[in-house]
Amino acid sequence: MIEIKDLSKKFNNFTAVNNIDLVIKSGEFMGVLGPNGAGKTTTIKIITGLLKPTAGNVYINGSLMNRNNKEIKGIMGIVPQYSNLDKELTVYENLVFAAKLFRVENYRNKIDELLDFVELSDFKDRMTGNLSGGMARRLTIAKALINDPDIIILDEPTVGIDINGRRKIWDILKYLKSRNKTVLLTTHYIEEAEYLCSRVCLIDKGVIIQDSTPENLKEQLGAYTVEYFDAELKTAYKFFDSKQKALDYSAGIKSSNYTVRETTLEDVFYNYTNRKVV
Ligand SMILES: Nc1ncnc2c1ncn2[C@@H]1O[C@H](COP(=O)(O)OP(=O)(O)OP(=O)(O)O)[C@@H](O)[C@H]1O
Repeated sequence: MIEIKDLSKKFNNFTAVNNIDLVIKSGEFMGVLGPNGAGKTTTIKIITGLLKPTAGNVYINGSLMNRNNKEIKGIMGIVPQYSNLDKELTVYENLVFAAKLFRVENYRNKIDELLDFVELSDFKDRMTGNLSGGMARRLTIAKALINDPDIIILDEPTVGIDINGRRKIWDILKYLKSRNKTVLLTTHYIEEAEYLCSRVCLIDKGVIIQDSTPENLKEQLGAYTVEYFDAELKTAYKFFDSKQKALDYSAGIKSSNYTVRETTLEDVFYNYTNRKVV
């Protein structure tokens, strides 16, 4: 379990994270969704002990997180936004290095299993610097899983990866979800949060705006959306709890420029912030 209590981070006078409270229960798959600069990476860095908060605390399984808490680090797998791989080593050597760091027993079997899992067995002798972006990210995930952690934290795991690569990573993450791992990921991809997360926390300007299941967040707003051009030719949105009500409303719109569709998390985010996530 991850407990974030009254967490704030200031950089000089700028508040990047503003009094965040959040609990991620064991086995939960939590997505922190927000646009660039929302404070996602700063929060992750504090949770993983890379950055000291200005105020507040993070507890992992009830134990206070800090840079030197090796016990906690042993149960967490971290996939940072920027590569933590050694480009001068092969794929296999990177994993051996990580396995030795965590004193993993029988590590050759474990590495073979992980390479198979992230579909890199055929590339195990390739220099890491020559991998594609998607492959490198999958290797970073394998590295984070080397000590079979209960808690996995990923900062924008699919940013900059093409759609095929993204789907492969989603499959990996879905599998972790099915094994009841506690997963916390940040993303600014709506479909990623919708597809993977059992709970989503919307964050903007360092503040949590909403936190619930994707279904609840959409239902609270209205499961159906009418998107149309208003009299000033600006895009407007109306939300309804049934498709029929949305269709009835759209029948009264004078312009032919409208759509009736299911509400998305993007609508939820936009409704609370007046800004789009991407
Ligand atoms: N070391 C730092 N010094 C000053 N400001 C910082 C520092 N690190 C982050 N910030 C600022 O804090 C805010 C939050 O940054 P953060 O990287 O946490 O956002 P993010 O939600 O992860 O965005 P992105 O998706 O772009 O990574 C931004 O305005 C950023 O410029």
